[in-house]
Amino acid sequence: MRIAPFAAASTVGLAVLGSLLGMAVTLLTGQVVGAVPGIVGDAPGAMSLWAFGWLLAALLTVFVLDSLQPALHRVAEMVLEAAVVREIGIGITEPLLRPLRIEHLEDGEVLDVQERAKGKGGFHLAQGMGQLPWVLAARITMIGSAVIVGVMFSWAVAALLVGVTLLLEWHQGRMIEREIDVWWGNTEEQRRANYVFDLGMRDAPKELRVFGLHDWLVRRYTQEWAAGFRAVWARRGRNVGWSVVMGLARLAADGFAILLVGRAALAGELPIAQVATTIPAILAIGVAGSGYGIVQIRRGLSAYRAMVALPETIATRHPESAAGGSHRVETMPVREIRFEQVTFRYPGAETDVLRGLDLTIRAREALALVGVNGAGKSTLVKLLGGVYRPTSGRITVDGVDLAELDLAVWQRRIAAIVQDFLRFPLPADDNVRFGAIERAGDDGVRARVAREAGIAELVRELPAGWETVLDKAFEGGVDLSGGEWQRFALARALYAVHGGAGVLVLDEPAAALDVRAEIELVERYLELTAGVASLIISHRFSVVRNADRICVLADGRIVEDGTHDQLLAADGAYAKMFRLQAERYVSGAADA
Ligand SMILES: Nc1ncnc2c1ncn2[C@@H]1O[C@H](COP(=O)(O)OP(=O)(O)OP(=O)(O)O)[C@@H](O)[C@H]1O
Repeated sequence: MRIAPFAAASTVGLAVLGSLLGMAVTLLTGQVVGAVPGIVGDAPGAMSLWAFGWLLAALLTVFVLDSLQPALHRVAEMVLEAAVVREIGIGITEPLLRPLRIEHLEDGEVLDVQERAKGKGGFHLAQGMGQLPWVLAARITMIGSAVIVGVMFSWAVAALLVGVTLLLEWHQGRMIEREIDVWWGNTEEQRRANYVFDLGMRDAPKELRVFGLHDWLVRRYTQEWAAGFRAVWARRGRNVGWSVVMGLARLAADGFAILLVGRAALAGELPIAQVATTIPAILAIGVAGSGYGIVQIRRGLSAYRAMVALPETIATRHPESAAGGSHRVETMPVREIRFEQVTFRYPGAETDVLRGLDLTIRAREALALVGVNGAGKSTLVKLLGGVYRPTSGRITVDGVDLAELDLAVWQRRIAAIVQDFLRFPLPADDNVRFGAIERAGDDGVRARVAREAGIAELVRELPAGWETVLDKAFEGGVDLSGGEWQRFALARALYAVHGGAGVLVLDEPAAALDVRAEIELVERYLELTAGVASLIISHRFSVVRNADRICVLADGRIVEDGTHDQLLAADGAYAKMFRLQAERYVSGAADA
């Protein structure tokens, strides 16, 4: 009612109307049938032809309305469902996206509530809600028909039929619940089957062909899928047996009631109009059971509760510190960012990634960070961006603890290319402007960063220029190469710097660039970052050696710190890594 009042009211109203019209058909049919013998036999007190004509017209009208109602209902239902599905999407994703940190995304309990809100096993809020009007209408039909049977024939028979229907409804619900539980119990196999399917269809079509994994894939998918379904089928097999038993019970109850009606009619105790009304009413009670609908409503309700609980769960388990004080985060850092004895361990992990790390990044300084794979360089960036908090120690900006700053504003101060940067399947323009979305419309800056990142020419050649969607799956879209994407990411980060970001982080910005592009990047790097604090992470020494200062990260802390020449002279880990790479380049060149 809150999100789509008209469609909601129409859906419920039409379902109830349908139920009332159905009963009106039953009552009017009884009246028509009851009147016929009197009119045919011209009995005294029989209904006049006029009145009979009106009765027939009323029956016809009700019948026509009753036939139209489902079509109208479907339209209202579709409108409502679209609105609800949209609302559920927002209701689930918004609380997950809102927090400025990301610890909640790795919290099993939060993920579980989110799973339930989405509707495990496909039984979600929208489906449950779709059943609500039908179950309501079925209840009205059952009660109304029971009243008809009670008034016209016997309250005891009415009570018996309602009792049997509710019993069967309960049993049907239980069978369905069990089937769903079995289904849920197999999510592991289902997940694997879905994974294999996606692998073939989306994720790795090229590699699968190169390695000739087609047959393996089909076999594996079939196996996983069948394994996932085996238990469901076993349960269904048992359910079929029970369904037959229940069907027979239903038949016995209805047969018994109709037999009683027939006997009373033969004994002359029940006029024909009553007989003609009671028998359809007896049958209507029987089909008014809604086991399936009630299960869906129950599951939908549980999904709804989980959806409502999601923001609360996140807020209580991962409270965000209140944005603090009067610090002018918009201009920070003026002096420096410091990591002070920072230790960090990922939630649920066994070991620390950073161990008592000290590091100072000065404003307007280009600092390079090097270290072997898994040393913790990207982790350090995540801490700098405040998406994780140090397990112990602190990070300060101009002497103020990061925990006390307005994190949302601080995060907007950082422009970054991370290793797994986003590739938006959106126009080229968005892919750059998302760096500083509040500065959309600044074409001068866009042109400038395009030149700086080396994509100006590329954009000019795109079929629709800046409006070209960077994904071939969309009409008029194009696919970019890895290096081209990296330049776009670079352009986005630079757009952010021009938009006012004060810290630039480049995590492996040259990984996908060719030598020429790498040289261009390095040449521009220092000049691009002259006004900001910048942190560049790279395994390529051609990129690193130009930085104002280089730090080596190993064993969770900074083990070397100095300029390229100082570190070479010190002949430590940096010098060793540098020589190794230089040698390979030299020998590579000699071989060539
Ligand atoms: N979300 C996570 N949960 C648990 N452990 C993680 C997570 N992300 C990274 N790690 C672990 O933290 C360690 C440091 O990873 P990080 O990505 O910071 O290394 P890196 O120095 O950037 O490496 P590379 O040069 O390969 O990019 C690794 O051992 C990694 O397995």
